[in-house]
Formats: sequence, C-alpha cells, structure tokens
Amino acid sequence: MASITEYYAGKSVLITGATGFMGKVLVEKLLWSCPDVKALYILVRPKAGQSMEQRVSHMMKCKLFDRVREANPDFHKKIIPISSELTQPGLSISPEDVEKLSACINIVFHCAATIRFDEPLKHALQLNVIATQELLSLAQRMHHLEAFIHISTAYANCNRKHIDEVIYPPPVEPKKLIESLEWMDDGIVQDITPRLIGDRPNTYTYTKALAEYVVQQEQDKLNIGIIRPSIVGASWQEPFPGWIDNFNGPSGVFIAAGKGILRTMRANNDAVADLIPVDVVVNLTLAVGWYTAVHRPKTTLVYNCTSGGINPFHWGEIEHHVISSFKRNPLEQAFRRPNANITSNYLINQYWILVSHKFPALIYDLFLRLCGQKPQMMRIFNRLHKAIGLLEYFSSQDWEWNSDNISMLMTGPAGYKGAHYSI
Ligand SMILES: CCCCCCCCCCCCCCCCCC(=O)SCCNC(=O)CCNC(=O)[C@H](O)C(C)(C)COP(=O)(O)OP(=O)(O)OC[C@H]1O[C@@H](n2cnc3c(N)ncnc32)[C@H](O)[C@@H]1OP(=O)(O)O
Ligand SMILES: NC(=O)C1=CN([C@@H]2O[C@H](COP(=O)(O)OP(=O)(O)OC[C@H]3O[C@@H](n4cnc5c(N)ncnc54)[C@H](OP(=O)(O)O)[C@@H]3O)[C@@H](O)[C@H]2O)C=CC1
Repeated sequence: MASITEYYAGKSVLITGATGFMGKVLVEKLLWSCPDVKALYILVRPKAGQSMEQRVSHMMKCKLFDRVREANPDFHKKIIPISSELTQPGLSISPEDVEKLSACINIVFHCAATIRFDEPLKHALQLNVIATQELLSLAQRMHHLEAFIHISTAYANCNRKHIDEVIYPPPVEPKKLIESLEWMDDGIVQDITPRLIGDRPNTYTYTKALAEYVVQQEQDKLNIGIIRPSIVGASWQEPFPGWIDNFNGPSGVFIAAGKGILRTMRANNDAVADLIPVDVVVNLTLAVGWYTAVHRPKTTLVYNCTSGGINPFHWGEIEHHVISSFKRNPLEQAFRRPNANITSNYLINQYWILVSHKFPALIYDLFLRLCGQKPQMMRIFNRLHKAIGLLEYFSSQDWEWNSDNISMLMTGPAGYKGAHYSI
C-alpha cells in the first residue's frame, strides 16, 4: 500500500482557502513532504486592491515557505492559481478553467469559509453552504477525482455536549432555507436569525452544520472525508514552532493580555481548552486525503480533530502560561504590565471590566486629549469587549468529542504510523 508521500506523487490537488491560515500551512506541507506532487491548483480571488497573481506571489514570499524555497527555489511553478470568487454562481470560475480542473484534479481540499462569528446569515450561508454545494457539483465533473475532503469545525454541533463522529440531522433542510432567504431583505433575515440558529451561538457554527449535511448528501457520488478541528492555534513543530498570522479565536485574546490591555475575561478555569496546532490539523488532513482515496470507505467518515480527550488542557492553566510567558518575554509598547484573570462569575467580571478596563481607558483617553491627540483606548476596549463577548460561549463550557476514527487512522489496519505526519 502506498504511503502518504507516495500517494500524493504525481497527483493534482485542488485547494480552496489556500490564502487562509490553514490553507497556507496545507500548501506548504504538501510541497515539503510530497515533493513529487504534480500541481496544486488554488482558488483565489483578488482582494484589497491586489490581483490574484499579486496575492499569490506575496504569499509565497512569506517566511512560512522558507524551507520549501530553500529545498526548491522553483517551488512556485507547482502552484497554479485559478481565479474564483466563491460567493458567485459557478464560483465564477471561467469555462476554460472548469475544463482544466475537470480533466486533471485527483483530490480536493475544501478549506475556504467565513469564520467570522458575527457574519450576517445570508453571507455565511452563501459562502459556507452554497459555495460548498457549487464545489461539490464541480467535483462531480472531475474525471479522475479520488477524494473530496471537507474542513468543518468541531463546534458545528456545539449545541450538543457529546459529539460523535457522525453527521447529525441538520437544524433545517438547507435547500428550504436557501429558497426562503432568497426573497427576504437583509433586515428581515437579521430579525429572524436568532430564531433560526436556535441553540447555536452564531451563524458560523450553524452554517458549518448545514454544510456538513450538504457534503454528506453527495456520498453516493463522491469519496468524501470530513475533518472537524477544534480551536486551531499556532504551529507545534512545522514548518517551525509558533507560526500564526491571525488574531482569530484565543490568539487575539492572548495578544491583548500580553499588551496589558485585557485584565479580565469570563471563562471557566476548569473547562477544557480544546486547542489544536495548525500543523497537526494539516497532517491529519493529508492523512485523511490519502486514506479516503486509497481505502475508499463505504460512507463518509468524520474525524473529530480535537485534543481534549487525549491531552486535556484547561483555560485556568492557559491563563497561567500566557501571563507568565509574557512576563518573561514582554511585548513592545505594552499598555500595562500583563496581568489577566479569568473568572466564571458574571458580576466579578463586570466589576473588573469597569475598574481595570474602562477606568484606565478613560484616564488614558483624557491624557491623549490633553496632549492634543485623538482618544483611542476606549475604542480599542469596545472592540475587545465585542470580540471576547463572542468567544465566551466557547471558553465557559466543556464538550466531549469522540475520536475513534482518528485512533483507527493512527493505529488500525490502515497502518498510518504518523511518520512525517504526526497527529
Ligand atoms: C490570559 C487570559 C487567557 C484567557 C483565555 C481565554 C480565551 C478564550 C478564547 C476562546 C476561543 C474560542 C474560539 C472558538 C473557536 C471555534 C473554532 C472555529 O471553528 S473557527 C475560528 C474561529 N473564528 C474566529 O475566531 C473568528 C472570531 N472573530 C470574529 O468573528 C471577528 O473578528 C470579530 C467579530 C471578533 C471582530 O470583528 P470586527 O469588529 O468587524 O473586526 P475585525 O475582524 O476586523 O477585527 C477588529 C479588531 O479586533 C481584533 N480581534 C479580532 N479577533 C479578536 C480576538 N479573538 N481577540 C481579540 N481581538 C480580536 C482584530 O485584530 C482587530 O484589531 P485591529 O487590527 O483593528 O487593531
Ligand atoms: N481557525 C480555526 O480555529 C478553525 C478553522 N476551521 C475551519 O478551517 C477552515 C479554514 O479556516 P482558517 O484558515 O482559519 O480561515 P481563514 O479565514 O484564515 O481563511 C479562509 C479562506 O477562505 C477564503 N475565502 C473566504 N471567502 C472567500 C470568497 N468569497 N471567495 C474565495 N475565497 C474565499 C479566504 O480567502 P481570502 O484570503 O481571499 O479572504 C481564505 O483563503 C475553515 O473551513 C474553518 O471553518 C475549523 C475549526 C477551527
């Protein structure tokens, strides 16, 4: 049986979301560990005044690609950008590109999504569900497709306490929801969103749950694997320890604490902080691609890519490590000396927000005004409070994820022993 590296040799891979946090690490790891991969087709849109080509060339200059660049200065030749705006009909891929992709792609990794917790429902639905449907239709036109790997989230079913590696019935039939929202204006959709999402905390988890169902519907036609990472953080080992390029999830909170801005946050000290390094998720993704293509499981397998069941770490411990490491390695231009506490008590948290956030911000802004400068601290705190308000749901409770399929992959007859792809 082909090893993972052998499997990818000569294959053409399609990746969505390759310019994102996880997508970039996936591209790098494929190029590094599977140097004989034939080509990586990446769907990219122009953004922020940069053309698709400019964005890709900028991305390849990133430090993340240093080891690949050193091993093969021509590595960029394997990356083939395809212009695509996923929210447009047909993913706005040109007919020539559709033909090209249909003729050559062997494996699809679908990473693109909106991960914003406050995304309006229509947009979250458009990107996370409708674009996924469109990509599945495109995949069905691919003559040599061996596997379609969808990246979901461990929190797609966060309205449950125990989460198995199965696709749960969707909160609503996606097709019906898409049809109903089509004629509603944004104001009406905003009004009914809380009713629709029900016991889920945001449109992100809601639409990711719908997307899983949409993907599963195609299991008779495609060879599918679904990966559900928990809270994806900085790299553990590869391409070097600690790589991260965003403030999503807890990383923004850590930086705010390191800068001495964040002093208090509501979280449960004893709840498991289910963090998972991005390189572990990417290793699993490549292993699942290989397993799905080579073993062709009869039904869609779901992989809960979580750490809490194996190596639990708690928010209380995180607080200790974050603060002590910023004390040892202080950040430049900190507002105050780092010292943050987490509490599960709402009133205590409100008290400290007043005393340690709002009051110092007020004084500092007054000082700025007196110096003839624009006040800014209160604005920063308001944004921080909005962000942590959206995160508290996840730091205040525990979930239990079953991870039998991951164990099967690592130790079962598949013989995946993790060499070069530690998970
Ligand atoms: C020592 C104490 C230790 C305590 C530990 C406790 C930590 C608990 C954390 C729990 C995390 C749980 C995450 C759950 C993950 C689910 C995983 C996933 O599936 S999917 C992945 C999970 N998905 C996500 O994590 C998405 C979450 N993020 C969002 O939905 C949006 O960014 C937003 C609504 C928070 C702000 O929107 P909006 O106002 O339109 O503006 P922008 O977006 O443009 O950002 C504005 C400013 O805010 C900044 N900033 C951003 N994020 C954070 C942050 N986390 N924090 C702080 N700051 C943050 C940002 O840098 C920027 O600053 P600046 O550059 O202007 O100075
Ligand atoms: N980060 C995390 O903690 C977790 C993430 N996940 C899942 O992992 C996947 C990747 O997440 P992550 O890398 O963190 O997210 P990022 O936000 O970093 O990346 C999202 C990617 O999707 C692309 N994208 C977004 N909108 C469009 C669009 N309209 N057209 C074309 N491309 C678009 C982005 O492209 P562009 O650069 O052009 O914006 C980017 O490449 C997602 O499916 C997410 O749900 C799951 C669990 C946790």
